[in-house]
Amino acid sequence: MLKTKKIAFLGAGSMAEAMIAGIVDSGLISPSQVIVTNKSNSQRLDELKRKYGIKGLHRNDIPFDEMDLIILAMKPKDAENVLTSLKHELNQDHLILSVLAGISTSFMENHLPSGQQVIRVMPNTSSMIGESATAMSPGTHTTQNNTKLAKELLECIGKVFMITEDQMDIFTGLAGSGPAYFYYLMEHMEQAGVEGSLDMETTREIIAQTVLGAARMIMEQYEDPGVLRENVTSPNGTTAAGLDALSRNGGGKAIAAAVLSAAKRSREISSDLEKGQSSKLQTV
Ligand SMILES: NC(=O)C1=CN([C@@H]2O[C@H](COP(=O)(O)OP(=O)(O)OC[C@H]3O[C@@H](n4cnc5c(N)ncnc54)[C@H](OP(=O)(O)O)[C@@H]3O)[C@@H](O)[C@H]2O)C=CC1
Ligand SMILES: O=C(O)[C@@H]1CCC=N1
Repeated sequence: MLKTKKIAFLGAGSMAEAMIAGIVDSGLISPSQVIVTNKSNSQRLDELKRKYGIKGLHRNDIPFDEMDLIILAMKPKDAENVLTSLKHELNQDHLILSVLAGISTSFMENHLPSGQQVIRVMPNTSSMIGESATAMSPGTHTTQNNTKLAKELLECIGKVFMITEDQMDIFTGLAGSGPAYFYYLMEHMEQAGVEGSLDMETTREIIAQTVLGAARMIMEQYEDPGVLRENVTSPNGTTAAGLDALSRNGGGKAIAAAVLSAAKRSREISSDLEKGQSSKLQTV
């Protein structure tokens, strides 16, 4: 289904680039089928053109009538303006995908022409290497065919989870923001490795391999993480000492709080937007 489809990204930041890289790399879509635009940074468009062979165009030069999918990838604070500006460019065949945190399908539907097909999507930056955990949740008017089309596209960037929209906030806390928690953990592990006399490069490789191995054990052994943790932990051994330090320092609680706080922030963004308080979202 994707072979002939034309895609426009509105927004050319880190998330758009990660998706573009994954999509182009999948080979299922030719770079010539992808257009990207942004607000004003033309150097950035040149960079994406050069790296991925896609087209970078000024917003006013996008041939909307030739586009099939339009992917919103700007910040939530810019959503309302962009949706309003799109109103006169769209027809009923356009499928709108939004990757914006906290922007509900009803918010999009209310700002777009009546009956517009929209899908709320939450990818993460591992899209760049085809390893995103991506959620999707279609709006009221989206056809099954278009839901299938969007899923096919999103499968180019990793695994896709079809969830209900009320699960989007917690999904965002887990997977949209999730890579950052692991990078944070890895930054701290790196520090400790270097303090323990390993060089930075070796430490980084050791940590990445350890994280990759742990993730693959969960995916390939279908085992409960608690059981896998116990398998590592000898009574009174090194792991017990490490886990004890984690627990004494609030490690478990901190991790759960990170996920829940991110989910709460996603809900807050939605509610500020619903109340017409985009101004509260200055930097988001
Ligand atoms: N980063 C992540 O890990 C994830 C991000 N998201 C969501 O993706 C969205 C983008 O995030 P991210 O890529 O990090 O943000 P960035 O700040 O990196 O990029 C934002 C982009 O939006 C562009 N933009 C601003 N206004 C407009 C407009 N009116 N029309 C077209 N483009 C516009 C900016 O252009 P210019 O530079 O010219 O101002 C810039 O290219 C957010 O809504 C976020 O919630 C979702 C999942 C994960
Ligand atoms: O930090 C954010 O708001 C975005 C959404 C998920 C990941 N990054």
